[in-house]
Amino acid sequence: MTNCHQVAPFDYVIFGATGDLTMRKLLPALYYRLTMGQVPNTARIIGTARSPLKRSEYQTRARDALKRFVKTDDFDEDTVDRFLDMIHYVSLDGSKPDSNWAGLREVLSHKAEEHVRVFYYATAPDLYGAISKNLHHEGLITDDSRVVLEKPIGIDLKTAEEINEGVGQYFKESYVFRIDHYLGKETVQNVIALRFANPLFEAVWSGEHIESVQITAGELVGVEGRAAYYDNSGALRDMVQNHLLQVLCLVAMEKPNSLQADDVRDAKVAVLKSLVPLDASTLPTSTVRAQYTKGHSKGATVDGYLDELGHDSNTETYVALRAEIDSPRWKNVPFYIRSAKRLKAKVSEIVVTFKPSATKLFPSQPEKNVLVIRIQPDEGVSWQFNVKNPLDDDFGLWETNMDVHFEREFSVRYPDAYERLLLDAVRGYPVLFIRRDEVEAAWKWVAPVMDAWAKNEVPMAHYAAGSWGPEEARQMLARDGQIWHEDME
Ligand SMILES: NC(=O)C1=CN([C@@H]2O[C@H](COP(=O)(O)OP(=O)(O)OC[C@H]3O[C@@H](n4cnc5c(N)ncnc54)[C@H](OP(=O)(O)O)[C@@H]3O)[C@@H](O)[C@H]2O)C=CC1
Ligand SMILES: O=C1O[C@H](COP(=O)(O)O)[C@@H](O)[C@H](O)[C@H]1O
Repeated sequence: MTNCHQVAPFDYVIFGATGDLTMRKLLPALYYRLTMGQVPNTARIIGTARSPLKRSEYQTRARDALKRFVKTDDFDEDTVDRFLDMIHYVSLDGSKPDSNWAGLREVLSHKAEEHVRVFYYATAPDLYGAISKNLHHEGLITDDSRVVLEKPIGIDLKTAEEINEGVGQYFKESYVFRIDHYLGKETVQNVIALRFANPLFEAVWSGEHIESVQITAGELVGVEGRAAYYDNSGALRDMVQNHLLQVLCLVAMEKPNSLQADDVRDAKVAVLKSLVPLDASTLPTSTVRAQYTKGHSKGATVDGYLDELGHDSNTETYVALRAEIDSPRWKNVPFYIRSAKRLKAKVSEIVVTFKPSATKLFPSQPEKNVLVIRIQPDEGVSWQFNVKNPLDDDFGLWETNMDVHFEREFSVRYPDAYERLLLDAVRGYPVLFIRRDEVEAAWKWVAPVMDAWAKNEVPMAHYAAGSWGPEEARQMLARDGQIWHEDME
């Protein structure tokens, strides 16, 4: 049943190797792939950052990170030792041409021809251009070197273009792998399978049968240790411009000509370009922004966003948007997108509500059919539909549920999104990465929302931490006769 092959020997050069992302996500992801036999023994992971560390000191940090972020049952001493042997460290300021590039060249010079070279930028995005330029001047970019770019690609269209230009001068687009970790989630990829491998769904996947689509990514946590980053970003930039618009693209795209990267990306970018621009007439009723106030989370009282920050802020921790797609398939179908910190539950899901039957046959109106694609947690799919109530002799109906829980279905550990993506870059498999035009089209669509919010043209709403969000978001759907799907705990 498995189809996960070992990749070619590689040199993974991580810029930002002492940072939170590397320790929490990248090293554990590569470790897990080693345990699965996908990483060859000769592979090397070369961490770089400015901190002056010896190789052994960095290996100790890496070990501590694995201890912390790999499940105890999966922490195998022998495999950890093998993994640590693969790790090197070069102290280097990636933004400076006169830094220790010789040190990096020295490590890379071994077996250079046999290894696929991948540069992973896990630093602030405004360094991406300088790092690329320095790598080029040092002659370290081989013909098939890949570069992986972490989000955010900019804070708006202009800065995204600058980053893309800065990197694009030295790497061809086909070697640029822009990460959106939502695309690495199995359940997000499953949208493609559900839609196009099942004629039942394929046949009804349009506004002729679908009444509305909801895409939610809610978190229990607040801004945690990332307040400095988050307060400059907000929920719209942090989650919607990238992850949720990517999910929307997969839900709404036309069937791609193939599963090749450019066919899938062409189909997605067509959706982004067909999103109806929000303007002064629709912004107040189709966008909601809010901040959490004092409330509860996991049974404890928690501060509001402003108290956590310790200063005033115009940054939203909650966003809800009503989007429309100008295409024959989706005419008049609202797509509701929302994302928030400190919601009542951690939940990422897609909810597709189908139109009721146009003709009346039963004594009571059947409940609407609803397909819920649970991205996380409890990954799976449920289908709500009607059957005859056996205790009713007058053809009364009963709403029931077909529910697939992937954990039971596949009885395997669900991989973290980064595991898949990190090795896809080595394989040169770009389907689950974002092309430049997608990033830029997404920024273009959110631009009027960012502008209107910055000018306070849409008032900041509030919600108690641990609730389902502000009243204004409920009202946005109520105007369409809809309600948010939020019965999960
Ligand atoms: N953390 C997360 O969960 C996520 C992070 N990201 C993105 O990933 C990137 C990294 O985030 P995160 O790990 O949290 O950030 P951190 O601040 O924890 O780490 C930044 C890293 O960059 C290094 N660094 C900074 N300046 C330079 C430089 N001039 N040359 C070389 N290395 C440098 C730092 O080490 P040193 O100071 O020693 O140089 C450190 O290793 C950011 O773009 C972030 O937006 C994206 C999604 C999630
Ligand atoms: O990219 C980000 O995603 C996380 C949420 O990811 P998930 O996989 O747990 O849904 C979010 O917490 C973070 O703010 C954002 O930068």
